[in-house]
Amino acid sequence: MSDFQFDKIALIGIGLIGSSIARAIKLHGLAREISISTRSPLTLARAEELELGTFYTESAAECVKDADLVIVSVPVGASGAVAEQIAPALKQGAILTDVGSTKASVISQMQPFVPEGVHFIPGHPVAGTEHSGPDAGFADLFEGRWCILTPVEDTDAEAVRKLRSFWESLGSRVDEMDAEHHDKVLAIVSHLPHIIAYNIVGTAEDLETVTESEVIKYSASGFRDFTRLAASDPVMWRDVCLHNKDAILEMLARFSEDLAYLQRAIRWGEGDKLFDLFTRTRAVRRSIIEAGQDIAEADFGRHIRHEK
Ligand SMILES: NC(=O)C1=CN([C@@H]2O[C@H](COP(=O)(O)OP(=O)(O)OC[C@H]3O[C@@H](n4cnc5c(N)ncnc54)[C@H](O)[C@@H]3O)[C@@H](O)[C@H]2O)C=CC1
Ligand SMILES: O=C(O)C(=O)Cc1ccc(O)cc1
Repeated sequence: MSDFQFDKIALIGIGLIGSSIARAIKLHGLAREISISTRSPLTLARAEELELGTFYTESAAECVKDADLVIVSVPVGASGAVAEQIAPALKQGAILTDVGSTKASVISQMQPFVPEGVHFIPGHPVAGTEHSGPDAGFADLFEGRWCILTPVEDTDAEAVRKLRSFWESLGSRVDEMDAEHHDKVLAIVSHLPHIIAYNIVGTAEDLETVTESEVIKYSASGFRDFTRLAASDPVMWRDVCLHNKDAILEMLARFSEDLAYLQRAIRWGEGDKLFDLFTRTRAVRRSIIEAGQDIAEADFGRHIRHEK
């Protein structure tokens, strides 16, 4: 019996998330073989230069052959096409998972292609940065972070246990919930913040033609924080918006209502309303820190180390 959790792990997509998983698998010695495939030959060549795996191929189907765990780490809009390519080559009893930021859409894209006898368990490590590509990954990305699994009905409990324990070996805490709930929660805590950042930076960029270079010159730390999020990968975030449309639109409607309330309070000089809101929001930050979930400092360290 080997000590490896899995004999062979196949990684489809080797960008920030796929390459971080590869590095963590190697660091913790979780698989004997790491087989890697990605669409772009240049990215694949880079993965090989970085020695992220043991086998490299442009063919997703060849990559998953004999793999006990297959992890799809591509933009969510590409999940269906990848599932279709790999389906005939998946080994009986294999676990198939993904890391996509939206879950209901990934399930509806991938599930139809999953063969009988393959355990499909969608997942989402809630950990990342604004960088992308194989050079951007790092082995401790998942440490202390949540990974959410959204198993569909009647999923084999032993397969879920194995996948849980894989993410725990990468340092993650694991939660399970249904895909619709995941998509609503993530719409407010992750998708909206990115959309707001894209919007405010876009507005500032439009204004810059009026104010010349003052936006850059005087950009205070608040604005700089937004530019970090707004530097995230355009393909990935285009896909998140298109594939979590309903939940995002629902949260945006609520957000716009609350913004109108704030706008009105400012217009009418209602300082008490502003003070009450700002006091409530400060309490949210404090409770996050008290719950021990504030990883801002750790993140800051990671960003410094991985800043390009
Ligand atoms: N970036 C982040 O902070 C996080 C991203 N995610 C999710 O992880 C997934 C991957 O994101 P990243 O690693 O950040 O992206 P990335 O842009 O760094 O890497 C994407 C990889 O997918 C490959 N790819 C792109 N289109 C493809 C296609 N049609 N077929 C096959 N391969 C294709 C690329 O060649 C690349 O290897 C996305 O679904 C994203 O929503 C989840 C958590 C955090
Ligand atoms: O860079 C950041 O602050 C992030 O929020 C990273 C991130 C992006 C997408 C996810 O689905 C999860 C985490």
